Amino acid sequence: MSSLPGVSDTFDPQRWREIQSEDDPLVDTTYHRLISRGAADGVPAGVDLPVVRIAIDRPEIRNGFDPRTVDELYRCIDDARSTPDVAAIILTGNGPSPKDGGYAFSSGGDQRSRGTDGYQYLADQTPYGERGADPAGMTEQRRSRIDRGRRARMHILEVQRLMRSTPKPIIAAIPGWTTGGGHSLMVVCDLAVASAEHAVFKQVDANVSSFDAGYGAGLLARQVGDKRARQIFFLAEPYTPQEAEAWGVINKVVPHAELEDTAIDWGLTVATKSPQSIRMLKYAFNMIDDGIAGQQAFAGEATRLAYMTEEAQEGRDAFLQHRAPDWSKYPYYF
Ligand SMILES: CC(C)(COP(=O)(O)OP(=O)(O)OC[C@H]1O[C@@H](n2cnc3c(N)ncnc32)[C@H](O)[C@@H]1OP(=O)(O)O)[C@@H](O)C(=O)NCCC(=O)NCCSC(=O)c1cc(O)c2ccccc2c1O
Repeated sequence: MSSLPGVSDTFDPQRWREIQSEDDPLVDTTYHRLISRGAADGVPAGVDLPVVRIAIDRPEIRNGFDPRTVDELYRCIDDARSTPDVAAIILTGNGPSPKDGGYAFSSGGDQRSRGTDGYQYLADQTPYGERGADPAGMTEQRRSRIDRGRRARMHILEVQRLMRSTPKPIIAAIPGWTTGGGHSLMVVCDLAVASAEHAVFKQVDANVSSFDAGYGAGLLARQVGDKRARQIFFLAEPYTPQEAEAWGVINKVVPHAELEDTAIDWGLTVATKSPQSIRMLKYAFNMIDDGIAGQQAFAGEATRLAYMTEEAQEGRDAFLQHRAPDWSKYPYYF
């Protein structure tokens, strides 16, 4: 947890309200909804604005994530995805570290929780979904059965897929180190802005005998080109935010103090656009890399649009009225 009262030195507490679940409080992450400052935002002070901020809150280990952190990221992103008046999501890392002042977006998987076949919940962590189920009251037999399945999580990949299928832009605000699985999370974000003073990028997967050979490598190659992606993974050398911008890994480098304001501005700008256009565009951008799953997401939205036509309503009504559909009003466009 950050030692700062405002969770992060780039976080303006006047602009956010905390979203917490009383039943299941967040431990490793923070989740906030943007609120109006009043005149500056054009609506009365305190009114919700259409942007949320989700942050990994483990700055003392450069915002590395363990299975509990991943559960929480999934919950927060899913909540933002399914909140109808949220247009954009900021993903970031809180900091600086109370231990040594270091900044991080995320250093990837917490290597202390890495077992022999995946990432493990620590002994004092109850997997999400089992909280409130009185784990102490479980029989030993049931507990060991659950534990076996929980022993080897790789579910940051589920978070990546959720990020891809969330029909709202996800903006990475990168205050510092971005390595390993944190680097891959940034790659999956739709937009990225980084701190000129503190951001450092390094794809360390191969240093620790790991490899995100999915989006982490494949999508990176689409973003920066094949040779550059191989360089980033094979050499695992740190690169600067300026290089990241020039190579197309991120969109913009800004002074550290402007990091979150820039991300907020982008989120609010997205919110001025047609929700339908943003949905269709995100899925269109994803489609070529996401195979039939990408086609399905785009096609689902096309079906939603089709349902809005009289022609589709005629199909439904004819079925419900036990009659043949009358397509005569609907031309065969070409
Ligand atoms: C990120 C660093 C380059 C920062 O270096 P710096 O010198 O600034 O800081 P320190 O090294 O001193 O770190 C401070 C403090 O934090 C601890 N720490 C940092 N990162 C982690 C981490 N990931 N896990 C655990 N602990 C971490 C560090 O030990 C220090 O603690 P002290 O107690 O000693 O003070 C540098 O820290 C660094 O290189 N970190 C490790 C990066 C790393 O190896 N990441 C994991 C890559 S693999 C991965 O992320 C991954 C996860 C998945 O779930 C996958 C799933 C499916 C496919 C692939 C996956 C995948 O690749």
